[in-house]
Amino acid sequence: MAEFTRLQNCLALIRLRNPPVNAISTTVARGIKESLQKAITDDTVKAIVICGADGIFCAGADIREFKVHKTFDIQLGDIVDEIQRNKKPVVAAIQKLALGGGLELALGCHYRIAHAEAQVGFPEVTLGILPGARGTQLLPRLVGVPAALDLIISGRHISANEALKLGIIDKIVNSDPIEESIKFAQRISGQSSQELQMTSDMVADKSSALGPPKGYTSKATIEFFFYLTVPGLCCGM
Ligand SMILES: CC(C)(COP(=O)(O)OP(=O)(O)OC[C@H]1O[C@@H](n2cnc3c(N)ncnc32)[C@H](O)[C@@H]1OP(=O)(O)O)[C@@H](O)C(=O)NCCC(=O)NCCSC(=O)C[C@@H](O)CCCCCCCCCCCCC(=O)O
Repeated sequence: MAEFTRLQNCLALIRLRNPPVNAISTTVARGIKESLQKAITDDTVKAIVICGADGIFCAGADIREFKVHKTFDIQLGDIVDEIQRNKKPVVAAIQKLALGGGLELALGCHYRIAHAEAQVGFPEVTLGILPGARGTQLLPRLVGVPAALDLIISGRHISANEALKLGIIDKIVNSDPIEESIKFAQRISGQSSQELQMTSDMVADKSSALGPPKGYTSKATIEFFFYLTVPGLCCGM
């Protein structure tokens, strides 16, 4: 599930909870969507923080559900889009891990604050899939195509420090990233909504200058990844 808490000082906190690694199941995805709706429609909420329970942000989509469902009635990519479009700033507070869909969720946020010992990555390739919730579009927009391809194709986890250098993370802290994110969200929510609206529009304009997100559903991209990752398909093995 995802817990919604209305904090003091015009903030809302959305906390992912699905032990042991807060993986995004359909229930968690629904919880995030409903919590976002609450935060967006509450005029007294000026900024939102997303975090995970029990000291871990999120290890990605709940792979236990891959065995049960072939299709899903809720799309993580749509939630990522909704966060990005949101005029209220959203901050991801990353503890321990942001992997796969967890990193995609964080990339949809406007800011990412991570603990110094956190790790991020796109391990999807090791499962024979690709980051299917906007990661293939959002990561290259932040770090450039070569670095994004390296991370997506290798599936390696990188340290918060490397992620900071690449531009995936905005700030590293040695203290509690949730507390730091709340303080940060509080600071930026003090700006007038007109300033926030202008900034948000400018960022949207800038990213649209990078071109349309063709890869969202590109069949060729999906086939390429399956070719690379499914045993027996690549190199005639
Ligand atoms: C996380 C690890 C690094 C931890 O390693 P460690 O050595 O510390 O511990 P263990 O390996 O023993 O793991 C502990 C415990 O946790 C369980 N677990 C780990 N990861 C997951 C997971 N992702 N889901 C469920 N459970 C997980 C593990 O089984 C152990 O449990 P136990 O009971 O045995 O104690 C390490 O475990 C690791 O590397 N895990 C894999 C991480 C990973 O591969 N993540 C990527 C997942 S794929 C993904 O995220 C795809 C995305 O791009 C989104 C694509 C969208 C489709 C998703 C559909 C799912 C439904 C959600 C609704 C949205 C629908 C939609 O958008 O279409």
